[in-house]
Amino acid sequence: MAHRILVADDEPLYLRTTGELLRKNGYECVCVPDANLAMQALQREDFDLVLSDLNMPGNLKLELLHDHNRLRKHVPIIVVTGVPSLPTAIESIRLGIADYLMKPVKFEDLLRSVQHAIEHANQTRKAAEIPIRPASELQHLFPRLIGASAPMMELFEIIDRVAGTDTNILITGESGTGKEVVAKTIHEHSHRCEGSYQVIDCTAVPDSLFESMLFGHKKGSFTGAVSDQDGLLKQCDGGTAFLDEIGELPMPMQAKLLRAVQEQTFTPVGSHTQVKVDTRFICATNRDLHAEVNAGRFRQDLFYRLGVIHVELPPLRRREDDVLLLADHFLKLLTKNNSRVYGFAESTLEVFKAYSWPGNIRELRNVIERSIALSKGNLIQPADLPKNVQGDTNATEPRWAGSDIHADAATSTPGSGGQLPSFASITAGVSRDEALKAAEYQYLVALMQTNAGNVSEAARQAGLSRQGLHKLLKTHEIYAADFRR
Ligand SMILES: Nc1ncnc2c1ncn2[C@@H]1O[C@H](COP(=O)(O)OP(=O)(O)OP(=O)(O)O)[C@@H](O)[C@H]1O
Repeated sequence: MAHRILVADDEPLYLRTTGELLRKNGYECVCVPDANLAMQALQREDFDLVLSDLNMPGNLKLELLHDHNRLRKHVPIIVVTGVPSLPTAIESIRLGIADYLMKPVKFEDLLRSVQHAIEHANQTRKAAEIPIRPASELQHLFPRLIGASAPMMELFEIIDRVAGTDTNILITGESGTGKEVVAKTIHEHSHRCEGSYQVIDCTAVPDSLFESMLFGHKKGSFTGAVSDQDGLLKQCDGGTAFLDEIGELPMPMQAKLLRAVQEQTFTPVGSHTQVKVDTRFICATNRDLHAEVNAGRFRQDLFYRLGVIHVELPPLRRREDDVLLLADHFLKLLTKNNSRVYGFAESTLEVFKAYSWPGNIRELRNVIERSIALSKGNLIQPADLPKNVQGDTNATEPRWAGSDIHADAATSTPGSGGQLPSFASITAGVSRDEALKAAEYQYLVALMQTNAGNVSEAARQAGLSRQGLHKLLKTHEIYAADFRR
């Protein structure tokens, strides 16, 4: 079904030509010459977008924007003005407009802005309707991507939707947010999954070799070209090319890439014959490509070609408790080969939640790897973390690795209250030995807490000899002194 656009402008020629051009591009348009008629149309009918002039009858105080904001906030509005002014621009942005364009505006720029605004509004609408999916389903469908926060649910939905298309995708996000993993996941979920997936790191290849690496070369075309060589694009014919750090691509290469992306053809270095391929392009950058375009460092046409769909990855600090899921995931992954560390102290998890993770998931993984190596006990303590990550909490309550075991029992008092700790959250994901070991550790921590580190009292309560308890504490590397108040 065609998207519906309301165009409001008091310049008859502009109104007519814009309406005609939008219709030619598959949109349905209603064109009105003033703000009052625009408001009436908005109340009467459904639209996907409003394209509005600022200086027109009935809109001297931006009434249309205010009323639209009150009644139809979910419909994006693009302002196109012939009389730009800073105060109205600021006020328009404050009122949440999708874009602010100045006349004369090139129709292709207008069209791009319209497409973007409608796509973005659709994504926002869909995100609001996104259901929470069960963890087991997510683990099965997205084994590389750990996360259960709302931004991750939205990302899973987007991957589901875009993977089936052949549209080029631009993935942006801070360093370490998972752009490369997401690109690989999209490839694996697409009909191209049997085809090759090639990663091209635009920062790693010298400018002089870029063309040959991407498009290949003929023997003798330059010193060192001792034989014909296919480039990476040829290798991923039928598959996906992932161009990482696309913002770093030198200008001359941008022009060549544009042709390859647009026409799916290229000419190897030293050849006169065009090669045709069928390749999907996924690109990633942690730069603001829009700003790069404005600064003249990145071609606008390439930007629009590559970013037909834009996927923005959230930084870890905005992903709620995902930091804990990821910490558990990395701990399990990195202790697979029998490390004695099998959990985090509760206070360490508090530190994880409080820290802002500027290096995102990569930093989290590195921190955990380092802490496993440095930890003296079975649980990673705040003191095992790098100084910049450490908080000031120093409690020793355990919280178990993975979602397998959660040590709520540390606050219960085995023996004294007759209540055994609840290990309800132990799953079949761990072996019996691991579960028993974890339970024993948990019991001992609770026992030492209750008895404030007094081993004789604790042994009496547990029905053990003093030596027997000492031996057990030593096995688990639990130090009585840590519990003395
Ligand atoms: N959702 C996730 N679940 C599990 N691991 C993840 C997730 N996202 C990223 N990772 C891991 O975090 C690390 C960084 O991810 P990746 O290299 O994809 O980030 P990036 O955004 O491409 O970084 P850069 O911009 O620096 O290239 C990798 O080890 C990756 O496996």
